[in-house]
Amino acid sequence: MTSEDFLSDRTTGGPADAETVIAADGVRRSYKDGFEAVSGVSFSVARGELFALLGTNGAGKTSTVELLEGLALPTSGTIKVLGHDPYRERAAVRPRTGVMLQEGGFPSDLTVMETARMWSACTTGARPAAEALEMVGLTSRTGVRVKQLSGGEKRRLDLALALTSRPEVLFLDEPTTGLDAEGRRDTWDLIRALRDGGTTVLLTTHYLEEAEALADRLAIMHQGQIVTAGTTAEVTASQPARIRFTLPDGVPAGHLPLTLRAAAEGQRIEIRTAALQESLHELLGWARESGVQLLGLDARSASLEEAFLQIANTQLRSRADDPRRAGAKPMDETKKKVTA
Ligand SMILES: Nc1ncnc2c1ncn2[C@@H]1O[C@H](COP(=O)(O)OP(=O)(O)OP(=O)(O)O)[C@@H](O)[C@H]1O
Repeated sequence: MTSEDFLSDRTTGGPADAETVIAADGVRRSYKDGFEAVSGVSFSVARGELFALLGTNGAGKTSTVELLEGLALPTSGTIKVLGHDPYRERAAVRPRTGVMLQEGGFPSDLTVMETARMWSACTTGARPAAEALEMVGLTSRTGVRVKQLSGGEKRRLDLALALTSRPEVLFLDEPTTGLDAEGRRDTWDLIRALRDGGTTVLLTTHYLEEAEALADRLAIMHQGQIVTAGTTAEVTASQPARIRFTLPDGVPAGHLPLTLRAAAEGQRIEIRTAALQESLHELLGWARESGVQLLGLDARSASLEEAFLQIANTQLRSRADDPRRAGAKPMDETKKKVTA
């Protein structure tokens, strides 16, 4: 599916008649040095949806989200948030949105409570500072100076401040980076609760399990473009499923039906297939007729991580001639972050 299809396609999991809250159409962004970080991105997010933007390092996620947040103007293309241009009509959009940047940057000598109160004082109809801090589990840290917080606690403070305006639309740029497993789960629960309460959420993340756990729909960016988008099931459906088993001694892999694309390592067999049900049916039929027991039989669809790595590896191979794009981490490093 192209990003153009994606913009017009309301069948990818978003409620068909829901109000479009975020709409990007043919968006491009070039930096002063002429480098184009966003190269024609189109997508829409319906009210109450949770949409995840994934991608390799340097894919253009933050550059895109900054445009949606109204922090910069696109070089071309249009963006609407809550029906307004987020940059030119900032006054109409900003009070209704919450923004959690990748790096917060608050005065480090203020305490957590002072920071939250200061933020609350600048916000119309603000949530009380204590309530925002409680939502992110920072109640016990209110007297601590920002500079003394751990990386994960700083992320939670960033989130508390983004929630202060009771936003209709929440932009979260890597919200759980630096959080431990428990903190991440707590943040997921909070994000889910906000979404269930009607908040529209757009998040970027490197953690594929985070997108898998939270997103109604997602898009994978690479080199400034959306290369695939849809629900997790739709994105993974584009990748082959896998069947694994071991053949008993004395049954060579050559006896398997020729129609199954099997790779053998001794008696260990792996079959990659775009039609899991049909391939399994054929395999099990063959096993029954041949009286062969398939040992350790395991069949499953591609995971989002496999789909992502497949897409990223394919794209990385095609970027060797573009030095500005060479900031992408090699796959083993990406994987480390993915599975952290
Ligand atoms: N101010 C800038 N001037 C020039 N190039 C920039 C600027 N900011 C970002 N870029 C480049 O734009 C590209 C996209 O960066 P961006 O931060 O949007 O990617 P990302 O997908 O958010 O990456 P990451 O996952 O590593 O955070 C990168 O190649 C980056 O080096």
